[in-house]
Amino acid sequence: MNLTVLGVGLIGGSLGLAARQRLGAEVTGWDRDPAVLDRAVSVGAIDRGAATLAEAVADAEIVVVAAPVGALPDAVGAALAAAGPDAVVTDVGSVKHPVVAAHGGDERFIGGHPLAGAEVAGVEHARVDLFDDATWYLTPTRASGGLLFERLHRLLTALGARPQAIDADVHDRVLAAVSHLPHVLANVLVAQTAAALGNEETIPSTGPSFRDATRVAGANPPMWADIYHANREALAVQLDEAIGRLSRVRAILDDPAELEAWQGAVSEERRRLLEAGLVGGSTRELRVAVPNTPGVVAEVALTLGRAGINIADMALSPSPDNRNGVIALWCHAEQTERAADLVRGLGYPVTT
Ligand SMILES: NC(=O)c1ccc[n+]([C@@H]2O[C@H](COP(=O)([O-])OP(=O)(O)OC[C@H]3O[C@@H](n4cnc5c(N)ncnc54)[C@H](O)[C@@H]3O)[C@@H](O)[C@H]2O)c1
Ligand SMILES: O=C(O)C(=O)C[C@]1(C(=O)O)C=C[C@@H](O)C=C1
Repeated sequence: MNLTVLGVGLIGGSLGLAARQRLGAEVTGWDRDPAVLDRAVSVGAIDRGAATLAEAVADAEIVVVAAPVGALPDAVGAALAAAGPDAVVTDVGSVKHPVVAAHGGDERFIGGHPLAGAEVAGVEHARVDLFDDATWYLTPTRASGGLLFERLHRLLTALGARPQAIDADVHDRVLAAVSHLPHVLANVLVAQTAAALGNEETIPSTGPSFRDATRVAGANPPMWADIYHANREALAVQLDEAIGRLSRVRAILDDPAELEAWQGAVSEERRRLLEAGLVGGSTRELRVAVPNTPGVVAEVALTLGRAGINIADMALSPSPDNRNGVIALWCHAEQTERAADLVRGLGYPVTT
């Protein structure tokens, strides 16, 4: 497989490492900063660096754009212009609306975002296991090619990730809550603690809870400035909500019973939230008979993604006259019946 990575930093480099080591892929890299490419070759993240973006993309079957969020609309546009008609182009940006609004109408583009990362930057921190078991959001649109979606889905599954389809705007609202707000709060904790201790003669050692809650504080400043700005509307909603919750805690400080009830409710909510991300066990096959029309694969994948159902694997088989086809999906056994009902609800016959 020929894979091209544009922007060979932490995420692009980790993808290159995993694709080379686990799938034997031939990985070509290109980066706005040419010095990055020699480092990427020396850590084994790419086979070779290309002199231009167009040269990097020319023979690729899959192009992954792993540049900062603000650069993605232009970089994906350049990749689509240089890529062949059968290539699939994706990105890894933490905010999906701008790039999907710009290129969601091109059948070769399918937006993506791995829910995995680190507080460090650059290819020298790339890790082959970074995406193991991680949710990898994909944002197909009605224009997305079904076979290209399948190729991308297979790559990500083979790398050890769990692809899940999601609407781009829903993605941005969810990520504002589960990723962007936590990064803002980590920064606030550090800034407030530094200010509060500024006049103390001895700075006390920080406890484990402070370290856990602030691991990501101050991470990759240009990247995070880009993310906060690109997702500012959804993040502002989350910040207003957080300010309200802090005020409510402030108001119950004199009431131990209320404080205990609040602490207990949060403990239960945390358990529920973390368990929602866990899937395991055996898988079962569903076969969905569909007309071969644009948008069908995206419709099925988005319907299951919206219900939190993971597609562990998928395969498309068009009929000989190309008018119909079967989508074979493998879902976790305990989710199969619900998945079948949801797909039947779209009007497509399903066998399990
Ligand atoms: N770091 C994380 O935790 C994380 C997790 C998931 C997704 N992401 C997303 O991945 C992308 C990359 O993040 P990263 O952590 O790898 O950052 P990074 O700083 O480690 O790497 C970014 C790389 O992109 C290059 N670059 C900058 N502008 C470019 C352009 N226009 N064209 C080509 N290359 C360009 C830089 O030179 C650098 O090598 C971002 O869009 C980010 O939102 C990051
Ligand atoms: O683990 C970390 O250091 C991260 O910040 C990873 C994290 C996250 O918030 O969970 C950060 C940004 C990405 O878009 C996805 C994942």
